[in-house]
Amino acid sequence: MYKINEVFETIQGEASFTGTPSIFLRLQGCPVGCSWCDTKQTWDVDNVYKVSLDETVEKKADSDHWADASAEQVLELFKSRGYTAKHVVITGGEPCMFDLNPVCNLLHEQGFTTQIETSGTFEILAPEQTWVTVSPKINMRGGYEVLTSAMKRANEIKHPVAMQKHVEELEALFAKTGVNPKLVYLQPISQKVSATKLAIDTCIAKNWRLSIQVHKYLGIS
Ligand SMILES: C[S@@+](CC[C@H](N)C(=O)[O-])C[C@H]1O[C@@H](n2cnc3c(N)ncnc32)[C@H](O)[C@@H]1O
Ligand SMILES: Nc1nc2[nH]cc(C(=O)O)c2c(=O)[nH]1
Ligand code: SF4
Ligand SMILES: [Mg+2]
Repeated sequence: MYKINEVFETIQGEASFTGTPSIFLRLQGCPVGCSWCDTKQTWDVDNVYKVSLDETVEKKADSDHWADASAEQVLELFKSRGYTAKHVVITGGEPCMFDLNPVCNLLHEQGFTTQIETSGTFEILAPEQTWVTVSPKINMRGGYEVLTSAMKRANEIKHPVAMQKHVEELEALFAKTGVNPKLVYLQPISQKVSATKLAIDTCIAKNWRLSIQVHKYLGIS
Protein backbone atom coordinates (compact mmCIF):
# COMPACT_ATOMS: atom_id res chain seq x y z
CA MET A 1 0.00 0.00 0.00
CA TYR A 2 1.09 3.55 -0.75
CA LYS A 3 0.33 6.52 1.48
CA ILE A 4 -1.12 9.22 -0.78
CA ASN A 5 -1.15 12.89 0.23
CA GLU A 6 -2.64 14.25 -2.98
CA VAL A 7 -3.43 13.42 -6.59
CA PHE A 8 -3.88 16.09 -9.25
CA GLU A 9 -3.51 16.67 -12.96
CA THR A 10 -1.43 19.64 -14.10
CA ILE A 11 1.60 20.65 -16.14
CA GLN A 12 5.02 19.48 -14.89
CA GLY A 13 6.67 22.72 -13.76
CA GLU A 14 10.25 21.56 -13.16
CA ALA A 15 13.33 20.37 -15.11
CA SER A 16 13.34 18.35 -18.37
CA PHE A 17 9.62 17.53 -18.48
CA THR A 18 8.54 21.13 -17.90
CA GLY A 19 5.36 21.74 -19.87
CA THR A 20 4.34 18.08 -19.99
CA PRO A 21 0.74 17.29 -18.96
CA SER A 22 1.18 15.12 -15.88
CA ILE A 23 -0.72 13.34 -13.16
CA PHE A 24 0.98 14.01 -9.82
CA LEU A 25 0.94 11.38 -7.11
CA ARG A 26 2.27 12.91 -3.90
CA LEU A 27 3.19 10.36 -1.24
CA GLN A 28 3.08 11.02 2.50
CA GLY A 29 6.15 10.88 4.73
CA CYS A 30 9.63 12.40 4.64
CA PRO A 31 12.26 12.31 7.40
CA VAL A 32 14.85 14.50 5.62
CA GLY A 33 13.78 17.89 6.98
CA CYS A 34 15.06 20.47 4.44
CA SER A 35 14.54 23.89 6.06
CA TRP A 36 13.20 25.44 2.84
CA CYS A 37 10.93 22.51 1.86
CA ASP A 38 7.74 23.66 0.11
CA THR A 39 5.74 20.53 1.06
CA LYS A 40 6.18 20.29 4.84
CA GLN A 41 2.59 18.99 5.10
CA THR A 42 3.92 15.65 3.78
CA TRP A 43 6.54 15.08 6.46
CA ASP A 44 4.58 13.31 9.19
CA VAL A 45 2.40 10.25 8.88
CA ASP A 46 -0.28 10.57 11.55
CA ASN A 47 -2.98 7.88 11.61
CA VAL A 48 -5.46 10.44 12.92
CA TYR A 49 -5.33 12.11 9.49
CA LYS A 50 -6.07 9.01 7.40
CA VAL A 51 -8.86 9.73 4.86
CA SER A 52 -10.39 8.16 1.74
CA LEU A 53 -8.55 8.22 -1.58
CA ASP A 54 -11.23 10.45 -3.12
CA GLU A 55 -10.59 13.04 -0.40
CA THR A 56 -6.94 13.31 -1.45
CA VAL A 57 -8.11 14.30 -4.95
CA GLU A 58 -10.70 16.75 -3.72
CA LYS A 59 -8.38 18.71 -1.41
CA LYS A 60 -8.79 22.47 -1.74
CA ALA A 61 -5.58 23.31 0.13
CA ASP A 62 -2.36 21.64 1.31
CA SER A 63 -2.93 19.36 4.28
CA ASP A 64 -1.31 16.47 6.11
CA HIS A 65 -4.30 14.21 5.38
CA TRP A 66 -3.42 11.02 3.50
CA ALA A 67 -4.99 7.81 2.20
CA ASP A 68 -3.81 4.22 1.78
CA ALA A 69 -3.97 2.91 -1.79
CA SER A 70 -2.65 -0.05 -3.78
CA ALA A 71 -1.19 0.31 -7.29
CA GLU A 72 -4.48 -1.01 -8.71
CA GLN A 73 -6.51 1.54 -6.73
CA VAL A 74 -4.26 4.34 -8.02
CA LEU A 75 -4.86 3.24 -11.63
CA GLU A 76 -8.63 2.94 -11.01
CA LEU A 77 -8.61 6.46 -9.57
CA PHE A 78 -6.88 7.86 -12.66
CA LYS A 79 -9.53 6.18 -14.83
CA SER A 80 -12.51 7.24 -12.73
CA ARG A 81 -11.31 10.84 -12.63
CA GLY A 82 -11.03 10.88 -16.44
CA TYR A 83 -7.43 12.12 -16.46
CA THR A 84 -5.99 12.57 -19.94
CA ALA A 85 -2.26 13.06 -19.12
CA LYS A 86 -0.07 10.06 -19.95
CA HIS A 87 2.90 11.07 -17.77
CA VAL A 88 2.81 10.32 -14.04
CA VAL A 89 5.09 12.14 -11.59
CA ILE A 90 5.55 10.42 -8.23
CA THR A 91 6.74 12.90 -5.64
CA GLY A 92 6.24 13.61 -1.96
CA GLY A 93 7.29 13.66 0.70
CA GLU A 94 9.98 11.14 -0.12
CA PRO A 95 8.51 8.62 -2.59
CA CYS A 96 11.52 6.29 -2.34
CA MET A 97 10.45 5.31 1.16
CA PHE A 98 8.13 3.02 -0.83
CA ASP A 99 8.84 0.24 -3.37
CA LEU A 100 7.66 2.02 -6.52
CA ASN A 101 8.03 -1.06 -8.80
CA PRO A 102 4.39 -2.23 -8.51
CA VAL A 103 2.79 1.14 -9.32
CA CYS A 104 5.30 2.06 -12.06
CA ASN A 105 5.08 -1.37 -13.72
CA LEU A 106 1.28 -1.26 -13.72
CA LEU A 107 1.27 2.26 -15.18
CA HIS A 108 3.78 1.28 -17.88
CA GLU A 109 1.57 -1.67 -18.86
CA GLN A 110 -1.27 0.82 -19.28
CA GLY A 111 0.77 3.08 -21.57
CA PHE A 112 1.81 5.75 -19.05
CA THR A 113 5.35 7.04 -18.64
CA THR A 114 6.57 7.55 -15.08
CA GLN A 115 8.91 9.93 -13.30
CA ILE A 116 10.13 9.99 -9.70
CA GLU A 117 11.23 13.09 -7.76
CA THR A 118 13.59 11.95 -5.01
CA SER A 119 16.13 13.28 -2.54
CA GLY A 120 18.48 10.29 -3.01
CA THR A 121 18.31 9.44 0.68
CA PHE A 122 16.60 6.06 0.18
CA GLU A 123 17.34 3.22 -2.24
CA ILE A 124 15.43 3.76 -5.50
CA LEU A 125 13.12 0.81 -6.16
CA ALA A 126 11.67 1.47 -9.60
CA PRO A 127 11.83 0.02 -13.13
CA GLU A 128 14.55 0.93 -15.62
CA GLN A 129 12.12 2.95 -17.83
CA THR A 130 11.17 5.29 -14.99
CA TRP A 131 12.73 8.76 -15.35
CA VAL A 132 14.50 9.55 -12.10
CA THR A 133 15.04 13.12 -10.96
CA VAL A 134 17.44 13.27 -8.03
CA SER A 135 17.54 16.41 -5.94
CA PRO A 136 20.48 15.33 -3.80
CA LYS A 137 20.12 16.15 -0.13
CA ILE A 138 23.75 16.42 0.87
CA ASN A 139 24.79 15.49 4.44
CA MET A 140 21.28 14.27 5.15
CA ARG A 141 19.87 10.91 6.19
CA GLY A 142 20.65 7.81 4.08
CA GLY A 143 24.39 8.24 3.88
CA TYR A 144 26.99 8.40 1.18
CA GLU A 145 26.44 4.97 -0.44
CA VAL A 146 22.72 5.43 -0.98
CA LEU A 147 23.23 8.94 -2.35
CA THR A 148 26.00 7.76 -4.70
CA SER A 149 23.87 4.99 -6.20
CA ALA A 150 20.95 7.43 -6.56
CA MET A 151 23.25 9.86 -8.39
CA LYS A 152 24.36 7.07 -10.74
CA ARG A 153 20.75 6.03 -11.43
CA ALA A 154 19.54 9.60 -12.00
CA ASN A 155 18.38 10.72 -15.45
CA GLU A 156 18.70 14.31 -14.27
CA ILE A 157 19.97 16.17 -11.22
CA LYS A 158 17.91 19.09 -9.96
CA HIS A 159 19.50 21.11 -7.20
CA PRO A 160 17.70 23.86 -5.28
CA VAL A 161 20.01 26.82 -4.64
CA ALA A 162 19.91 30.09 -2.75
CA MET A 163 23.56 30.61 -1.81
CA GLN A 164 26.95 30.05 -3.42
CA LYS A 165 27.64 27.32 -0.86
CA HIS A 166 24.80 25.23 -2.39
CA VAL A 167 26.61 25.31 -5.74
CA GLU A 168 29.89 24.39 -4.08
CA GLU A 169 28.26 21.47 -2.24
CA LEU A 170 26.93 20.11 -5.52
CA GLU A 171 30.31 20.32 -7.23
CA ALA A 172 31.97 18.66 -4.24
CA LEU A 173 29.40 15.86 -4.48
CA PHE A 174 30.15 15.31 -8.18
CA ALA A 175 33.87 15.19 -7.39
CA LYS A 176 33.45 12.85 -4.42
CA THR A 177 31.09 10.39 -6.16
CA GLY A 178 32.84 10.58 -9.54
CA VAL A 179 29.41 11.07 -11.12
CA ASN A 180 29.35 13.48 -14.07
CA PRO A 181 25.65 13.86 -14.94
CA LYS A 182 24.58 14.93 -18.43
CA LEU A 183 21.64 16.96 -17.18
CA VAL A 184 22.17 19.29 -14.25
CA TYR A 185 19.43 21.76 -13.31
CA LEU A 186 19.66 24.53 -10.73
CA GLN A 187 16.33 25.49 -9.19
CA PRO A 188 16.11 28.80 -7.31
CA ILE A 189 14.73 28.27 -3.81
CA SER A 190 11.28 29.81 -3.31
CA GLN A 191 11.48 32.19 -6.33
CA LYS A 192 13.85 34.50 -4.46
CA VAL A 193 15.34 37.15 -6.75
CA SER A 194 18.89 36.61 -5.45
CA ALA A 195 18.57 32.82 -5.75
CA THR A 196 17.31 33.19 -9.32
CA LYS A 197 20.24 35.46 -10.24
CA LEU A 198 22.70 33.01 -8.69
CA ALA A 199 21.11 30.11 -10.60
CA ILE A 200 21.16 31.98 -13.95
CA ASP A 201 24.78 33.14 -13.56
CA THR A 202 25.95 29.67 -12.49
CA CYS A 203 24.07 27.89 -15.29
CA ILE A 204 25.71 30.15 -17.88
CA ALA A 205 29.17 29.72 -16.35
CA LYS A 206 28.94 25.92 -16.06
CA ASN A 207 26.65 25.10 -18.99
CA TRP A 208 23.99 23.72 -16.65
CA ARG A 209 20.25 24.35 -17.01
CA LEU A 210 17.79 26.52 -15.18
CA SER A 211 14.63 25.02 -13.65
CA ILE A 212 12.20 27.60 -12.40
CA GLN A 213 9.07 26.23 -10.78
CA VAL A 214 6.79 27.36 -13.61
CA HIS A 215 3.60 26.33 -11.75
CA LYS A 216 4.36 28.78 -8.94
CA TYR A 217 4.67 31.71 -11.37
CA LEU A 218 1.36 30.63 -12.95
CA GLY A 219 -0.38 30.14 -9.59
CA ILE A 220 -1.43 26.59 -10.47
CA SER A 221 -0.77 23.38 -8.57
C1 LIG B 1 9.07 18.66 -2.38
S1 LIG B 1 10.30 17.66 -3.11
C2 LIG B 1 9.59 16.03 -3.02
C3 LIG B 1 10.46 14.96 -3.58
C4 LIG B 1 11.73 14.60 -2.80
N1 LIG B 1 11.54 14.59 -1.39
C5 LIG B 1 12.84 15.54 -3.17
O1 LIG B 1 13.27 16.32 -2.32
O2 LIG B 1 13.27 15.47 -4.32
C6 LIG B 1 10.15 18.04 -4.87
C7 LIG B 1 11.18 18.97 -5.42
O3 LIG B 1 10.98 20.28 -4.92
C8 LIG B 1 12.22 20.83 -4.54
N2 LIG B 1 11.91 21.90 -3.58
C9 LIG B 1 11.35 21.75 -2.35
N3 LIG B 1 11.16 22.95 -1.77
C10 LIG B 1 11.60 23.88 -2.65
C11 LIG B 1 11.67 25.30 -2.62
N4 LIG B 1 11.26 26.00 -1.56
N5 LIG B 1 12.18 25.94 -3.71
C12 LIG B 1 12.63 25.22 -4.78
N6 LIG B 1 12.59 23.89 -4.87
C13 LIG B 1 12.08 23.22 -3.81
C14 LIG B 1 12.97 19.63 -4.02
O4 LIG B 1 14.36 19.79 -3.93
C15 LIG B 1 12.62 18.60 -5.07
O5 LIG B 1 13.43 18.78 -6.21
N1 LIG C 1 3.15 21.65 -11.50
C1 LIG C 1 3.98 21.07 -10.61
N2 LIG C 1 5.18 20.61 -11.02
C2 LIG C 1 5.98 20.00 -10.09
N3 LIG C 1 7.18 19.43 -10.30
C3 LIG C 1 7.61 18.90 -9.14
C4 LIG C 1 6.67 19.13 -8.14
C5 LIG C 1 6.81 18.59 -6.77
O1 LIG C 1 6.21 19.11 -5.83
O2 LIG C 1 7.52 17.60 -6.62
C6 LIG C 1 5.63 19.85 -8.74
C7 LIG C 1 4.36 20.39 -8.32
O3 LIG C 1 3.96 20.37 -7.14
N4 LIG C 1 3.58 20.98 -9.30
S1 SF4 D 1 13.63 15.68 0.94
FE1 SF4 D 1 12.07 16.63 -0.36
S2 SF4 D 1 10.09 16.44 0.75
FE2 SF4 D 1 11.75 15.92 2.18
S3 SF4 D 1 12.12 17.84 3.28
FE3 SF4 D 1 13.57 17.81 1.55
S4 SF4 D 1 12.51 18.82 -0.17
FE4 SF4 D 1 10.96 18.36 1.40
MG1 LIG E 1 6.00 21.20 -5.48
